[in-house]
Amino acid sequence: MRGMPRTDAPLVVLGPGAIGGLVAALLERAGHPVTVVGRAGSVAQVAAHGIAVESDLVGSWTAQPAAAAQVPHGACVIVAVKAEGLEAAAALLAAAAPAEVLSLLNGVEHLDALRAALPGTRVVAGTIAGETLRTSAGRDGPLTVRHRGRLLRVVAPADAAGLASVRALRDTAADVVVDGTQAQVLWLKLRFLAPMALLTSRWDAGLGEALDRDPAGAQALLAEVAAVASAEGVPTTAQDLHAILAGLPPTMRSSLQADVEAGRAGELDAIGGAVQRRGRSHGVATPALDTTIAAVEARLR
Ligand SMILES: NC(=O)C1=CN([C@@H]2O[C@H](COP(=O)(O)OP(=O)(O)OC[C@H]3O[C@@H](n4cnc5c(N)ncnc54)[C@H](OP(=O)(O)O)[C@@H]3O)[C@@H](O)[C@H]2O)C=CC1
Ligand SMILES: CC(C)(CO)C(=O)C(=O)O
Repeated sequence: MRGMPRTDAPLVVLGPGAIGGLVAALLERAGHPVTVVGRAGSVAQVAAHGIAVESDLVGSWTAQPAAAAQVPHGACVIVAVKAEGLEAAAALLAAAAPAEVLSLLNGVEHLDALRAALPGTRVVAGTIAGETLRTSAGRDGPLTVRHRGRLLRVVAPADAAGLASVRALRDTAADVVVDGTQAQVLWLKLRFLAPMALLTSRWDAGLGEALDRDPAGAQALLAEVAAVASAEGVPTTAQDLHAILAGLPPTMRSSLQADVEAGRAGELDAIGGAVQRRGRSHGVATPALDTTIAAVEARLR
């Protein structure tokens, strides 16, 4: 029945990019039959050559999941597209009447968009942390995914413990934490991801250097993001965020930065714009955030 995942429902990863490819390969390696669904080029590539993962944490291997252009009816779906692919993903999902959906996108606004497209379906937003890039140069070999560093954590809300996708992810090498409310899960990630992604993109540098380029500006940005996160129900100070960022590898880079470097806005709006909009709705002024976003936009001109 819709909304009540059956244990035999197909497990699908929608969007075999960096994160989707890694997640699909991890699931397959853990013994879960998985199908990746995506656009024609990636689907054909995975069907022909599989997904090759190179991970500092879990090693290198090639997975051979099934690949399809449509989501099978009644599937349990993990969504790993970027914000710009969300509308197309929602349309594919709506046609499939999925049993359950777990989205792993960064940002916060994708959840409402997916829920609006899928009335009656259980849609939950988790988060994933782990520096990952799709590195395949062409389509003649496997879709290749590079996972850098030791961080690989999936977080899902406490009430999502029973989702088939969450249970399957728990069998993988990822550290899976199931705790907190929906809002907490999203904001515990976005509160550090937003400054991390924006500063690395602004300065085109690893996290350590990005924090040092304009310490006063970075401090002001952290204070504003902390104020918005607090208003969203996750009490946070600039010091908290500084401590979280200081605990990440100074060489760490972000997926937004990779897009900006390639001349694409990527998820600038889904990450920075979302914090601006939530700030405005709470009456939190965000001048440092506005300046940082404008500086990233200037890099794109
Ligand atoms: N990369 C990282 O280190 C991390 C990323 N995230 C988040 O995970 C999410 C995915 O990011 P990432 O894996 O890096 O992104 P990628 O760009 O590597 O992959 C995105 C995937 O979405 C698909 N897609 C894009 N547009 C469409 C569309 N219109 N219709 C169908 N599919 C589409 C792409 O298709 P195609 O294969 O055809 O290109 C690709 O498979 C983002 O929200 C990101 O912020 C979270 C943690 C870490
Ligand atoms: C910063 C990082 C790698 C943490 O997972 C991330 O989420 C991203 O780059 O989008």
